[in-house]
Amino acid sequence: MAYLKVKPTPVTVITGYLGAGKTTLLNRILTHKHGKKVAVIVNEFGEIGIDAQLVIDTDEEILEMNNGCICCTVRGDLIRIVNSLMQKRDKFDYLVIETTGLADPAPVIQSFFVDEVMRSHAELDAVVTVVDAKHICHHWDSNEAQEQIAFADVVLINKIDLVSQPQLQELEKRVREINAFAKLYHTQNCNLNIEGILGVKAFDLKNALSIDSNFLEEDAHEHDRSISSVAIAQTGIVDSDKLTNWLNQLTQTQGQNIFRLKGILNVDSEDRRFVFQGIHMLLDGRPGRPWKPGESRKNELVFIGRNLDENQLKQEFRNCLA
Ligand SMILES: Nc1nc2c(ncn2[C@@H]2O[C@H](COP(=O)(O)OP(=O)(O)OP(=O)(O)O)[C@@H](O)[C@H]2O)c(=O)[nH]1
Repeated sequence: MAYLKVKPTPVTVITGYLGAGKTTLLNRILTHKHGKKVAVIVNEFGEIGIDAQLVIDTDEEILEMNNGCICCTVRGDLIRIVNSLMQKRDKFDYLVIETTGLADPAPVIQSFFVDEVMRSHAELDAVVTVVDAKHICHHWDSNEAQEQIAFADVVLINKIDLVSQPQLQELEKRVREINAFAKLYHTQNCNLNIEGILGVKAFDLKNALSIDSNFLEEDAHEHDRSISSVAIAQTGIVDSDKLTNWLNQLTQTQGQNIFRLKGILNVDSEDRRFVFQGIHMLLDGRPGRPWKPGESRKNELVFIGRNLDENQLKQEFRNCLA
């Protein structure tokens, strides 16, 4: 199909390590009255798409990519999805891509320059990186975490409620050592003026090339193979006391290795879905939207971390069923 000759669509790429606040930022973008019709691509590392379910209900076009990391196996998918979106240009005028917490942003940025359709119909507006002020200290040795900051045009140092002022200053210094030029904001729950990140025309190819002069030619990068994900999907009613005990015990004993856990559960047959989130030892659970009539009340959990024991996690979850 022929493409209309129109202005390229601006694209914001949201990156940031696991649990930093990318979906929180995405929800802010989607609820803000900026007058733009936004299409969204959400990419997750686990095989169950929890993120897309946590994005608030909107009329916007939301596309999921769950089969791997956006920067590797599914980069072809990204190009295909963007290409097909470009044929529905009247439906949206802005595109936001949320990458997995384990994505190296370079290959994602690359796609906007190596693919013909993406190059002529989409324009990278900014790479926005969310940094978890509390937990980034556990991940400084991760290439992905560092590259996400290095390639950022805008950095949100988020979760400032969880650190002290001196810790924040120290962190800002560290971020500045990696990226001296990005615009930097301190945020709680990614609360900032959305105009500061959308339509800012901050992306600069010269900057990307100065970080890595080969980046337009490089192929997929190496992931840390000790990091994996475990997905659990199971019907049944979860007993809230057993669940609380299990999660507390799990995060106390394995919190170092569990980078991220999230789930949507059918707890105590409540009318609303129970949504929980974990990052290392920090756990948060709350009721989400009501189950829809006829909706299958499936429990879905995803763990991402180092040296995860899939069988043990599955068995321990089954023990939490009523
Ligand atoms: N205390 C605190 N919690 C926050 C803040 N921002 C986000 N959170 C919480 O952190 C958890 C993770 O937030 P998400 O927005 O899902 O993070 P994410 O980067 O999308 O996570 P992944 O996609 O799994 O990598 C959620 O429980 C949020 O409510 C903040 O500024 N302070």
